[in-house]
Amino acid sequence: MNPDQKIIVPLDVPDQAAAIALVEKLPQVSFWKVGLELFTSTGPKILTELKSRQKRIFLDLKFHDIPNTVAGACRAAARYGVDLLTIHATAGSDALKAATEAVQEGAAQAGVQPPKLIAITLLTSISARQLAFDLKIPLELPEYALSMALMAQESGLDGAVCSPQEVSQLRETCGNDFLLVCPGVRPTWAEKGDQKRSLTPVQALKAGANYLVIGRPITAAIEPELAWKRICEELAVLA
Ligand SMILES: O=c1ccn([C@@H]2O[C@H](COP(=O)(O)O)[C@@H](O)[C@H]2O)c(=O)[nH]1
Repeated sequence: MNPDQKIIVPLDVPDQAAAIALVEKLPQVSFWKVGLELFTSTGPKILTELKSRQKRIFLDLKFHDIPNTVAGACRAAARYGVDLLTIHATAGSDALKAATEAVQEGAAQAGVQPPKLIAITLLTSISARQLAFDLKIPLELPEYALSMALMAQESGLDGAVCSPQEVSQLRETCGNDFLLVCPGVRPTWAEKGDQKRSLTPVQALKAGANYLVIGRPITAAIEPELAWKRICEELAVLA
């Protein structure tokens, strides 16, 4: 797979018109992420629109609830035939196991391929200091992220979302078949914004990420096409 096929661009925009405008501005992008803002605004019709353009879809709704409720949400989401779907690892192992079964059921009901179900280990906007002082987690951050990934793996999930700073450790421990998706990726020339644990695209792929989620460095650029091209050129060293 070409390195540029490993970039997922989030459609963090308020409505369908803005989403389609971005998709049309970046025809080279094959994998788009639909998250909380856009899905809450448009509902599933944005998924239909992306599918009609043969795009791959990461539905990043980050489910977090009791097992019965996340199972219902995962069953419904799987019926859309999306490629990737998220749940928070902190929902716990019972919820993760219920979600794993539910995506299979939903996909079978709709006659589509089940999505890869991946667990958020620790949001990339959380620093080590916030983990300790806001969330009161008494573990070192890398140890905490790894323990969430291992719980997800033991619960039957396909992979995890982690920061690029933890990806090499997760890759080493969870093995090559475990999908690792990294947001919080920043080229040297981009603003970090609210991301606290970032690395560059080249560093993140070298460290073992399967996919990179890169949003504002591309989508908030004055010329998104040029930002995309610049990142692809940087990644060409890995081809
Ligand atoms: O831990 C996480 C999980 C998900 N995200 C999502 O990724 C993108 C990142 O966008 P940028 O503009 O590149 O910061 C965004 O949609 C988040 O919801 C994350 O950042 N961290």
